[in-house]
Amino acid sequence: MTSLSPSMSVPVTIYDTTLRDGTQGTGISFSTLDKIRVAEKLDDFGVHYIEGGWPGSNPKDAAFFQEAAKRTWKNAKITAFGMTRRGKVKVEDDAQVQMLLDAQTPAVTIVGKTWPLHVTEVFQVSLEENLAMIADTVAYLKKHGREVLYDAEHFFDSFREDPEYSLKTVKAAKDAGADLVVLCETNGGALPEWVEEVTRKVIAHLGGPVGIHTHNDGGVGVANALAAVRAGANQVQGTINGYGERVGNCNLITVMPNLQLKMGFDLGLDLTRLRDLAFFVDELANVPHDIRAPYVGLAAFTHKGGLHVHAVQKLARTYEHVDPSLVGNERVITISDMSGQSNVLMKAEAMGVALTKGSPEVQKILATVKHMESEGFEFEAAEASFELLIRKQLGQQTRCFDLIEYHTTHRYHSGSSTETTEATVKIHVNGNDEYTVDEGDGPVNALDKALRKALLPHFPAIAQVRLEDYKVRIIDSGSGTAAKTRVLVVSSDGTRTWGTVGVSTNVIDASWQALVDSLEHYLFKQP
Ligand SMILES: CC(=O)SCCNC(=O)CCNC(=O)[C@H](O)C(C)(C)COP(=O)(O)OP(=O)(O)OC[C@H]1O[C@@H](n2cnc3c(N)ncnc32)[C@H](O)[C@@H]1OP(=O)(O)O
Ligand SMILES: CC(=O)C(=O)O
Repeated sequence: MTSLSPSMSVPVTIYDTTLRDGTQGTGISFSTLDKIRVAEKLDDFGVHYIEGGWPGSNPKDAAFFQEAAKRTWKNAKITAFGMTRRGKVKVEDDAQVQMLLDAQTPAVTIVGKTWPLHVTEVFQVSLEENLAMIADTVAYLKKHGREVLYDAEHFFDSFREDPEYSLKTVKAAKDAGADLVVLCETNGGALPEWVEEVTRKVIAHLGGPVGIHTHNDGGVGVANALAAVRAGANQVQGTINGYGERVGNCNLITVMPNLQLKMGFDLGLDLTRLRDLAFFVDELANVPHDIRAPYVGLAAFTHKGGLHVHAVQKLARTYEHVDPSLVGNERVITISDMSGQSNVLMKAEAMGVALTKGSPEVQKILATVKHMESEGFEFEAAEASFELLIRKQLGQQTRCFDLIEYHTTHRYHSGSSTETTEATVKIHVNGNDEYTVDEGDGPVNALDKALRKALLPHFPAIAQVRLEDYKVRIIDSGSGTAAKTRVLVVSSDGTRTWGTVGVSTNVIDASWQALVDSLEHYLFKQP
């Protein structure tokens, strides 16, 4: 948990809504497995709340909560999101509210209306009924033992038009037992001065701190969250990389270092893993990294101009607002191409491999990683491929077979509209040649099945391994069909999941690399 900051009077918690508000962003979609992986990463990183989704919204979110309930979370409280009971419906009869309880989370966040415009024009219920909807829902969830966070939608727009009613809505939530009232800058158009002033007034009125949830429509989502914290807010809600509805939410990847490194709040977070977290979530969302992202972007500490490079080489802080290593990034000086060792050391350490900075092994690994990254590899969400790379460079035996050849065919018969995909695999394993053939839903599935068939007699344990997810990204879109593709495969043995990567101009070859890494990594990890 957070501790009191030396310079501020209240601690601040971080509430992540990547898996709910983040997925409301155009182009952002996570499978249930992706959601679990993101939640595990966030928990590991140390955020305090993870909003997993809206249980009444879609089957993926409902499945996430079922999976989440089976796991132990080290740092974060998993939170289910929903809305207040509907107008003129008893709270105990409201199916959405019931689903919030069924999600079995320790905390629940409900959104309610603040703005009379929405209440009378959109809901078409009376202002009094809206207050009752808020109070009934909070009280009901409290009665069922949940920590309740109340999201006051459109608070800052509403306060401009009707401050008295706006305050009544949050008072209704607080009096009904809400553990925290969160002021939402839903339409994202307010400026920091207004957010700070209103937050201060609400804290004075409620007699206690509030949370802040901002959107980035005016480009000041992070600034607005910081303004609220200056006024005394003690929870910041946001998303990784700022994904979210319309132009997105307050970017946690920016706001967390600002709070911890600049404003003196001890959030209890190891920010040296910040960049890794940002890249991991981008990879699972299949979104290209923003090179200009503050703190974590590839350009964030890249110095190009001659005057800058000259000064930075003498004294880095002449052109750097923080030391890049504090956020897991690195300085890049474009003319001298220096970067990287710290990242390799950090990742190796997380895998239990101790390396020494400056040693020939590290130099060799670094050179290989840099070469592979220039070819299009990304290891953030492919930690198993990265581990294999390190182990191979250290001379450890990870290879369990030698490929002789593989072959795939795909036939489409227009008369019968049937498709057949077949793969053959020829490998040398444990002194034998194995030659297998299998069919699949597509070439990758067929190859996967044929390869397993060849390996199974020698390594029966691989029967446990399942291919859980498969993502393809074009990484050189200027080259048309000759573009390189990066394939990310996620595998599981039922208790553990791991990611592997392959890159090639041929999607089948890239897939093969990722499949082979997946099985080799599994076998390498067998006791
Ligand atoms: C500010 C935010 O980001 S809030 C989160 C927004 N996120 C989403 O909407 C994504 C998930 N949403 C969904 O899956 C669906 O919209 C559902 C399942 C929640 C509801 O679906 P539907 O029942 O088909 O309703 P629909 O989406 O068309 O309309 C919303 C309904 O909720 C009501 N509603 C909206 N906000 C609230 C609220 N805070 N409290 C109670 N009722 C509300 C509306 O009045 C409308 O009810 P009506 O159909 O009786 O007029
Ligand atoms: C609750 C929420 O997501 C909003 O008001 O923006």
